[in-house]
Amino acid sequence: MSQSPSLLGDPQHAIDLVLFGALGDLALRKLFVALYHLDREGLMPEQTRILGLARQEHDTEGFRRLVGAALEKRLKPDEQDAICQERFLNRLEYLKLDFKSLDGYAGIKQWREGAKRPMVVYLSVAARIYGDICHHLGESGSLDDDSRVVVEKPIGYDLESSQAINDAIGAVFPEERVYRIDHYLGKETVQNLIALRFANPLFGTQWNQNHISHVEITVAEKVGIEGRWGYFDDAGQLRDMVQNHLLQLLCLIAMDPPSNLDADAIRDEKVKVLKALKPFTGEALGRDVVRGQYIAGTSDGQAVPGYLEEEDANTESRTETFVAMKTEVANWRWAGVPFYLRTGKRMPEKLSQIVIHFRQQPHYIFDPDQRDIASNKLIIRLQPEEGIALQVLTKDSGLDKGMRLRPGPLHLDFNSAFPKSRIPDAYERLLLEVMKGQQYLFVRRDEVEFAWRWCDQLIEGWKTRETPPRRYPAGSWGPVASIAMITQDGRSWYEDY
Ligand SMILES: NC(=O)C1=CN([C@@H]2O[C@H](COP(=O)(O)OP(=O)(O)OC[C@H]3O[C@@H](n4cnc5c(N)ncnc54)[C@H](OP(=O)(O)O)[C@@H]3O)[C@@H](O)[C@H]2O)C=CC1
Ligand SMILES: O=C1O[C@H](COP(=O)(O)O)[C@@H](O)[C@H](O)[C@H]1O
Repeated sequence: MSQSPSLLGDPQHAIDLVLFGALGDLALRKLFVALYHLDREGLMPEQTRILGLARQEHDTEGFRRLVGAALEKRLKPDEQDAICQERFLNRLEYLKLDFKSLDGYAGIKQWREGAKRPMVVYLSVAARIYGDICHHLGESGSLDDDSRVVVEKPIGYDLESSQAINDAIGAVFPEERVYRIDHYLGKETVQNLIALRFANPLFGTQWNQNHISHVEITVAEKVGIEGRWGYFDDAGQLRDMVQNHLLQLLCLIAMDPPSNLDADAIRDEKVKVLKALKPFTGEALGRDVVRGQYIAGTSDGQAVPGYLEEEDANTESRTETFVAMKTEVANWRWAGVPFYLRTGKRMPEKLSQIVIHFRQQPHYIFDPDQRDIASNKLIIRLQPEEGIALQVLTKDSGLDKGMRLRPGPLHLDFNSAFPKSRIPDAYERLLLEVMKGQQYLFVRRDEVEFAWRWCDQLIEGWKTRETPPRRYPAGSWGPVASIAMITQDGRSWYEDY
């Protein structure tokens, strides 16, 4: 990880970005917007060029118009800057290509003729064609010794398919030039977890089973399937969200301190956590994991359909749109500390947060009625309002209150504490790190595969049990059983939303 301020704006960091899937949803909604912001912030060297690849018939001018329209649609009025927009669009060129056929790849080599900048290949396409693309890039001689590849999640569907995809990528790109995206790692507060844990001695000494009673990780989405029923129904919430985003968050909370901030030092520690995750035995699967599927309900006061009534739905589907589970990292630091995870679509609001519950004092001297509230909580809010709050207990003010306790936050709201600094989108950060050649925010092959190994045993268990998902109305916090799962331990999901 670079400790120095950005060096970009410097020709040394210029790249040629070759973007496969340049007219797809991710590219038009996220990637071009993020690249534009980097340019606007002066983080994209003048010499950087972008080649968009897709199979539609366009020339470069037409492609620039499409990207320009996508930017207009997505940028806020105060982010629009005509000069920068023009400069950015002038960096773009277009090549029509069928990714599955070797014919046409010579066009990439031709575009690169004489270029001294490293080439970054971004695969914004379904993972099942990563292998073909990597193979053709190699065959056509389009790659150099310093070419990098960026790949999107999900890498496969299970351990076996992810290994096949990783093998195909690895046949052409060595691991130190593979950048596997998990966009949660690019979120500002997620990176702040590293600073919070390892720069603050206060937390460093308390971060273990002696001081922490349990941990909650909630990633709630307000949206439903958003027209992606086909993709989603094959995956389900476990593969779509837990295998990657939630397990990455869990790793950052649970990992031991890395010996330095190098990519591999951090990733080695994350892998140890994934290896230490307790598998679910038959009994634990029924007790500690809840699958749900939303039925019709409301969102923002409007009626919304259930999962099985969405466009293109197969009405027999048993795919889960919600998962809650209690798991444990079986090692010296965390033995006996439950990690409660939950994530779902069509919840009342978009909310991603981690709550660290500290243990109570060994001897309690205040009002017995207040015993339940007498502990500290660290609330790490990833979105929407990024911030960190430490809940502490003070004396309630007023002459008539005696020694009554009052919980209140020591609160750091990033937007109000640092009003001048725009919080960048995850893809901006990640693209910047790719340009710099820094891998610490990207997922290594063994992380992906250990995460799949753990999810696979869970999915196998579900198949054996054949239990259908529990229903929950759109606009609720999930099936009642997910609340019962935590209350049976005498706890509840943190609710101060
Ligand atoms: N969209 C999102 O929000 C997210 C996406 N991802 C991942 O990002 C990747 C891209 O997703 P997304 O943008 O949604 O996918 P899309 O299907 O919207 O885009 C894929 C693009 O690739 C093109 N394409 C596909 N096959 C070929 C081919 N054989 N030859 C030439 N062009 C081809 C498509 O062209 P055409 O339109 O003509 O088919 C389209 O431009 C996937 O791996 C996905 O899992 C990850 C997280 C979120
Ligand atoms: O990767 C994915 O993430 C999004 C949620 O991302 P967020 O940044 O909006 O929290 C999810 O909706 C999508 O299904 C999944 O593929």
